[in-house]
Amino acid sequence: MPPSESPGWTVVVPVKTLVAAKTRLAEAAGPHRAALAVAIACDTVEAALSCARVARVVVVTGDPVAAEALSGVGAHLVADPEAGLNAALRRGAREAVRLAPGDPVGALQADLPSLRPAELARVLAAAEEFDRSFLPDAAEVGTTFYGVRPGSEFAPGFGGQSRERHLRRGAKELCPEGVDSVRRDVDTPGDLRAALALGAGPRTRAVAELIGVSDRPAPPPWPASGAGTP
Ligand SMILES: Nc1nc2c(ncn2[C@@H]2O[C@H](COP(=O)(O)OP(=O)(O)OP(=O)(O)O)[C@@H](O)[C@H]2O)c(=O)[nH]1
Ligand SMILES: C=C(OP(=O)(O)O)C(=O)O
Repeated sequence: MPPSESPGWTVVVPVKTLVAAKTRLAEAAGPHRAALAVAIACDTVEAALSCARVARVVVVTGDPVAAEALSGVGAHLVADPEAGLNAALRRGAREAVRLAPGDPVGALQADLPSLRPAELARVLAAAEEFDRSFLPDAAEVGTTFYGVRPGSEFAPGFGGQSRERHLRRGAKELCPEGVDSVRRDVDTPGDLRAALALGAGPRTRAVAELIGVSDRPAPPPWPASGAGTP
């Protein structure tokens, strides 16, 4: 189906309360951890909104600072029911159906700062072929996208080893070519370096520079050869 005739997806993005967000980046980000979480989420949402197959982005969050920043990039905000990630996503999906009952609904992780709109469009086009489908993360352990066609039950199973959980529940695993940016989630400093190497959004690049993380490999935790020896 050409993009002009394709359905407009509602993409639901969950954003955790900032004090609890991105704990695996705490050491690397120091006092800038919340700013990094907001930057990554804003770059993700901005790219999703630029995707030709996306009609709207619904962000579910209970955090006022994140809510203000994300509404500034164009997201529709919904309050977090504070019952965990999948409950937040189901809440967002109910809002999606209220806003646009005939449109497909997808859950997209908030930590994809290298997201390319054209690559997301490829994933959504593939998802349009199945009632329920998902995209595994770069590590092939978790999930970065889960989507349903209109009328299909939205039953996300994110958290931990969610690739296996989604497979077990019968969702179709998507494997389109050329979608690295949709799979490149950022949980650790190594993930952040990999995202910067792929080409992260401007807000993420700015905070990464502030905290001294670049796309180059981390220096070894011991002195370089010859340095520090008598
Ligand atoms: N709205 C909402 N989003 C959540 C919740 N729990 C997790 N998320 C989001 O779900 C995605 C995956 O979350 P996690 O990996 O658990 O948390 P994280 O903040 O990315 O990283 P860590 O603290 O290092 O685990 C991120 O986009 C989070 O913002 C929740 O209870 N409510
Ligand atoms: C919650 C998940 O992701 P992560 O913990 O890697 O952010 C997941 O992949 O289901």
